[in-house]
Amino acid sequence: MARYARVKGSIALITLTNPPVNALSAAVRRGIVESVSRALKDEQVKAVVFCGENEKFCGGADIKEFSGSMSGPPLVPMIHSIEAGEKPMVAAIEGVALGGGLELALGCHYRVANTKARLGLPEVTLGLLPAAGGTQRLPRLIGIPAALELITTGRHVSAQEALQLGIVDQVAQGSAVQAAMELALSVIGVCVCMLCVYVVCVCIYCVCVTGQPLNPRRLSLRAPVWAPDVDGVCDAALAQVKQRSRGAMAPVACVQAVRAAAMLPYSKGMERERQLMDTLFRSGQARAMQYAFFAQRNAGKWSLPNGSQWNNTRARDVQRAGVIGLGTMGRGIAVSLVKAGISVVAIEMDAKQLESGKKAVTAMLQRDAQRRGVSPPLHLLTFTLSFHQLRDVDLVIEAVFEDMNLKKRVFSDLCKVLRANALICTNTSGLNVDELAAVTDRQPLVVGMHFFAPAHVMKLLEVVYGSRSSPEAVATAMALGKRMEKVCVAVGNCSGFVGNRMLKLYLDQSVYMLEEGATPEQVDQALEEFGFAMGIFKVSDLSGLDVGWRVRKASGLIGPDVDPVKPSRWRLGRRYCPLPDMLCQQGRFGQKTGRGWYLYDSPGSKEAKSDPEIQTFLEDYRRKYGIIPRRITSQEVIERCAFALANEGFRILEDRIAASPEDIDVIYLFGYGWPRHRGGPMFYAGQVGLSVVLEKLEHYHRVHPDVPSLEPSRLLRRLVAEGSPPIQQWKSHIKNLRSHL
Ligand SMILES: CC/C=C\CC(=O)SCCNC(=O)CCNC(=O)[C@H](O)C(C)(C)COP(=O)(O)OP(=O)(O)OC[C@H]1O[C@@H](n2cnc3c(N)ncnc32)[C@H](O)[C@@H]1OP(=O)(O)O
Repeated sequence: MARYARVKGSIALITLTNPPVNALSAAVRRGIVESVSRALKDEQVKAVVFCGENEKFCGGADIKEFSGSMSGPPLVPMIHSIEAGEKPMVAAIEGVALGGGLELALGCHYRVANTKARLGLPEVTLGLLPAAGGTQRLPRLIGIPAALELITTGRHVSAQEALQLGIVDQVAQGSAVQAAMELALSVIGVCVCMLCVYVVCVCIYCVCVTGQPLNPRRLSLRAPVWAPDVDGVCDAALAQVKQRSRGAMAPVACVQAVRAAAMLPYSKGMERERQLMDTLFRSGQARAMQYAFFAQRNAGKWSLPNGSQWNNTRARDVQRAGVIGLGTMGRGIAVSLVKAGISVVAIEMDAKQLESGKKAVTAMLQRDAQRRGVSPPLHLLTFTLSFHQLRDVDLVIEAVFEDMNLKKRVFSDLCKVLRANALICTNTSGLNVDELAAVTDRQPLVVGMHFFAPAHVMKLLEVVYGSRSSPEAVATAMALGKRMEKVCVAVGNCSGFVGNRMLKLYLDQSVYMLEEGATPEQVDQALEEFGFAMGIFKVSDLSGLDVGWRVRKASGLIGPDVDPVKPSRWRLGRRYCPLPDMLCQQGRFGQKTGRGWYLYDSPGSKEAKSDPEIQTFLEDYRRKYGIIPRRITSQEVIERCAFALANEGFRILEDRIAASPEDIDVIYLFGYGWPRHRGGPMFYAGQVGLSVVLEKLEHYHRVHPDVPSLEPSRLLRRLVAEGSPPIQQWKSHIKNLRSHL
C-alpha cells in the first residue's frame, strides 16, 4: 500500500501506508514499484518525494514476513530502480527511517529529516544485516568507520547526528514533507525563494542550487571507499564485535559486508551482502532474535487468568510516588521514577542512611543529566525521615531489606498515612505478595514491582499480581514501568516469581557440578561461550553470596542442627550443596569482600581471578565426602543449566505463574543476561527439540534421582507426546490449570 498524489504541479508524492510503522510489506513494495513507474512515466512529474503516513517514514522490512515464504517485489531491485530513476527522488523522513526504511532513503538522491526523526540500520538486532544495499551505500556516504559503528550496533541516530554524519542533506524544523518538496523543486530548477521569478541554475537570492545532475547523488555509482588504514579499521571492528557479541553471527557478518564496500565495486559488494544475508537468514540465530523482538512486544499485552488484560483495564495516572528504603534498589528506583518525570518522596529510617542515599541519588541524576546535556530534575525529589510526607502520593514502592517481618511492619505503617486509594508496591525479589497484602487495609491495591539491580540500568520489571490484586493495580504498575522505560512482564505470585524461581535450579545445577568435579572457571567458561555475558559464579560474586545465604537461613535450610564440620548434603528431602554456605562462613561474600568463587585485587574490584585456595577447598570437600571427581564437559554444563531452567519454565506455565513461554524468555533476556541470539530458555528448548530436552532430563534425573527438579515436567511430556508443536502453540496445550486470580 502506497498512495500516489501529484502535488505542486510537478511533484509525485508517494506515501507509504501500512500502520503502525509503515513496514515494507509485500503490498507496500508493490505499491511503491507501481507508483515509481507511474511517476517516471508521467511527463508532468519532474521529481518524486517519498514519505510515510502518520508522520512515520518507515520501520523497515516487515519482520512478520521473514517467517513465511516471501512474495511481492524484492527490495533490492525496487530500491535500485528508485536510485536509477531519471527524476530526482527525495526521502522526507519523519518519525523513523529504520532498516529497509533507511535503505529506501539511501536509494533516493536526497534526504530530508524532521528534527524529531530517528534513523538507523538495526538489522543486527534481528540477527541480520542491512541487505537492501545498506552495507554498500552507507559506507559510500559516510565512510567506513562511521558505517561500521552504526551497522554493527544497530544504534538509532537523531536527525541532528544524521546531518553531522552526512546521512541526511537537511534537517527541517517543521514538516519534512514540505521541506522535501521545496528541495525537490529547487533541484528540478524551480526556485522557491519567492524573490526570483526565473528558472535558474544558481539563485542569487537564496543560493539554492538548481538543475543538479543526478549521477553524483547515486551512491551505488561511487567507487569503493578504500583508504590505507581500512584493513586495520575493519580488523579492529571485527575483534571488537567478536568480543562483544559472544557467539552472535550477525555483527561479524556486518563487518565482513562493510569491508566489501571498501574493497569491491558496488555490484560485487552487493553479491557479498546477499551471500552473507543468505547464511544469516537461514540461521537459528536470526529466528531467535526475531522471536525475541515480538516476545518483548507481546509482554506488554499482559493478561490475567481472570480475563482482565492490557486492552480492557485502565491504568491510574501516577504523578507522585514514594520510595521506602534508599539502599541499592531504592536508589535506582528513585532515579528511574524521577527520570520518568514523577515526583518522588524518598524515605529512610535513619538520618545517616538518608544522607548517603540522597548523595547517591543526586549524583546519579547529575551524571545522567550531564551525559544528556540537560539539567538534572532534582526539584522532583524530596528526602525525608517522615512517613507523613507520603500522605498525598499516588503510589509507594517499598524497597527495604528482604525480610518479611520488616516489610509487614512497613506495610502496616504505610496504611496509617497513605490516602485510601494509594497503591502499595513491593520490590521483593521473591517473598509472598499475598502475605504482605494481608497486613494492609487495601489488598486489591497491593502488587509486586520486582526491579533488577541496578534498577536505573536494568530493563526488566516483573509486575507480580497476588490473589487479591485488582486488574487496575496491575495495569497501573505495568504502565508506570513502561513510563520508566522498563520491559514489564506480569507474573503470578509464588516463591521467587518467574525469574528467581528458575534461577534457583540453575544455581543448584552449577554448584552440584562443582561437587562432581568441575571448577567455577570451567562452568563459567562454558556459559560464556554459550553467550551469557557472565558465568553464574561471576554473577554470584557480583550480587553478593551473603544474599542467598540469608535467604537459606530464613527458609530453615541452615540452622543450629547443621553439622559445622561436615554439613549434610541432604536437606528437606532432597540433595543439598553446602558449598556456598561454607564460603560465606569464611567471609567470602564475593566482590564486596574481595573473595568469593574468585579472587579480586581488593574489596569492590571487578576483575575475577582464579583462586588456588578455591581449588584446594573443592578438592578437600570432595575428599571429605568421598566424591570421586570426574571430567564435566561444556555440553553437560549447558544441558544441565539450560534444561533445568526450561523444565522449571514448563512448571511455571502449568501453574499459570507466567502467561506464555514468551514472557519467560523476555524475563531471562532482560533480567538474567540470557543471550538474545538464543531466544530465551523456552525458545532454546524448542529449538534444540523438545524430545531431545525430555530425553536429556530423563537421563540426568536417572543419574541424580535425589534432584527432583530434574524430573521432566508434565507439560514437557505432554508437548512431546503431542508432536512437539511450535512454541506459539504451547499455551493451548496447557489444560486443567489452577487459576491464581
Ligand atoms: C532484505 C532485508 C532488508 C531489510 C531488513 C529490515 O528492514 S529488518 C527490519 C528493521 N527494522 C527494525 O528493526 C525496526 C523494528 N521496529 C522498532 O524498532 C520499533 O517498532 C519502532 C519502529 C522504533 C517503533 O517503536 P514503538 O515503541 O513506537 O512501537 P512498537 O515497537 O511497540 O511497535 C508497534 C507495532 O509495530 C510492529 N512493528 C514494528 N516494526 C515492525 C517491522 N519492521 N515489521 C513488522 N512489524 C513491526 C510491532 O511489532 C508492534 O506491533 P504490535 O502488534 O502493535 O505489537
